[in-house]
Amino acid sequence: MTSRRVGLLGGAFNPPHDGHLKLARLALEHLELDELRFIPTALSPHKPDPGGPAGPVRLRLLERLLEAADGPFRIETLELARGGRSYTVDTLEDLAAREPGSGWILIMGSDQLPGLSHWHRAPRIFQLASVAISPRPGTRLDDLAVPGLRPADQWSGRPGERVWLPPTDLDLASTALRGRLAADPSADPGGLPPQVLAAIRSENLYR
Ligand SMILES: Nc1ncnc2c1ncn2[C@@H]1O[C@H](COP(=O)(O)OP(=O)(O)OP(=O)(O)O)[C@@H](O)[C@H]1O
Ligand SMILES: O=C(O)c1ccc[n+]([C@@H]2O[C@H](COP(=O)([O-])O)[C@@H](O)[C@H]2O)c1
Repeated sequence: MTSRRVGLLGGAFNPPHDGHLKLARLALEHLELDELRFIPTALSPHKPDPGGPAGPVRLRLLERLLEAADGPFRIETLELARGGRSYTVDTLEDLAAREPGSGWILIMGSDQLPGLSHWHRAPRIFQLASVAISPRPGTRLDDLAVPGLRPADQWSGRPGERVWLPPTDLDLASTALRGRLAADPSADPGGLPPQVLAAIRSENLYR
């Protein structure tokens, strides 16, 4: 058994929304994590650069998201500091070297699953971490067809395991929110905590 269980929730967070927070809370509860770290990417490896807010701005929005969130949530800025494409394997190697003895679990929505085995140096990822998957709205757990997938509360802390988390049941995505914010900057697009929406407005983002 590892001494410390740390969940890692990576993303562009462009912008961060209630779906991210709900996913983090579900992970914390069901995996009995000691800590959950949000990791904003510098550049998401498989997405064309959507333009818009640079890393430091997305970081400020993430700080707003977590302002009112109760729990052992932290923001890990190592990908922003490293710059370039944010390969998860590099992040895990850096973390494992810095903090030996921790058990790492990647927290993700099921939209990541089809591409996961093609991630950069994927076999190494599964030597260093396990994965917890929450079905995105419209996806059924049965459709995920992941061999050996077990409920989150059965995670042993060993790398390589894959477990499922309950769905967030929040049909929210950053892309759709950016579209709604651009279409009507004065309307509340829904799915953003008030302090995140206020920061978006005061910084004139997504117009
Ligand atoms: N509503 C949600 N329910 C469950 N998981 C989510 C939800 N929104 C995002 N996630 C997960 O959070 C992680 C980070 O997501 P990301 O920053 O790419 O946001 P996104 O809303 O999926 O953005 P985009 O629309 O640009 O793809 C990913 O693993 C993603 O699957
Ligand atoms: O390492 C990879 O090859 C890789 C490929 C695609 C996505 N990821 C990670 O998955 C997380 C969500 O990515 P995205 O593109 O949906 O913002 C983020 O932490 C990325 O670094 C990682």
